[in-house]
Amino acid sequence: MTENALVEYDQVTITNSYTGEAVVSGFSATLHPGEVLGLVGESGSGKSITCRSLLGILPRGFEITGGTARVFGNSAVGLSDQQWQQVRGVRIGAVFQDPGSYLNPSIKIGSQIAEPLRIRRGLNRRDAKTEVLRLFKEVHLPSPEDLFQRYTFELSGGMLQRVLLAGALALNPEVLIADEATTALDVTVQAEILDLFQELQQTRQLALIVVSHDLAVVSQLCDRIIVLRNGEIVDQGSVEDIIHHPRHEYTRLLVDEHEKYGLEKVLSPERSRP
Ligand SMILES: Nc1ncnc2c1ncn2[C@@H]1O[C@H](COP(=O)(O)OP(=O)(O)OP(=O)(O)O)[C@@H](O)[C@H]1O
Repeated sequence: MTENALVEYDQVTITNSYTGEAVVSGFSATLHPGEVLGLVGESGSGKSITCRSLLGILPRGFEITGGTARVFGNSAVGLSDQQWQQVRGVRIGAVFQDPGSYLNPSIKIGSQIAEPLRIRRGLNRRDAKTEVLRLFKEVHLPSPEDLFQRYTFELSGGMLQRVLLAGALALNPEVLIADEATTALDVTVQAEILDLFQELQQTRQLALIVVSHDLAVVSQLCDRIIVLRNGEIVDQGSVEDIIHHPRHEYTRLLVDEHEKYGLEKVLSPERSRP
């Protein structure tokens, strides 16, 4: 175990036991405090399944069948439901695509974000509300008091993602997973949310795992990128390595595909020199 590693996966295989198919194989990655790791690859390449294994929410029938998967020093294979509850949402927060589907449309937004603070941190109603308003400000939501009383249908997609992010940060996780968190948003809002991730990562010294099919998104945020294809790592390295020295043909395709739009904002003049 590397000293200080929050997550340490070594040659991990995840299998769909119904079909016998390995959906992720030989996956190795280590995440230290404050590091930003990107997982990129096309649909079905195993990005989400890998993240779900970190949260203890693999789909039914899916299991880790090979390698060593350690989360905060413990084997992810042997953790009980109770132990996962001390990890998921507590030490590892997560936000996904389609934030609205993770919130209850018939309960006011503020109460939903306050709930984990009351249950997990034991705050009373007033203190939980104060903390939610602070979190809303931290994610730059306008008029937090007003927002506290609103319902999901009254908010835009970008605002909902900020609300979900506030919820994911409520218990001060050390790791945040952003799984296609900006995919459904329009370009301007996507840029704002990416800036927010960057800001939060720095102010909170979060370790961040950014999952996207979009190389521009991971390039903007990440120190290191892993390229997945059909459940296997085909390339990995720094943003510069991946963009300028892609080793695998598939990475080259990803770079070519994105060259015309998106990547220029993460390429410094030095980086974008032919
Ligand atoms: N709930 C599930 N039941 C059955 N198979 C699944 C399930 N979730 C994922 N898979 C399969 O596992 C493999 C990896 O999928 P995964 O969702 O991790 O890919 P991904 O790279 O995140 O793509 P996407 O962005 O489309 O979710 C795929 O073959 C997919 O069909």
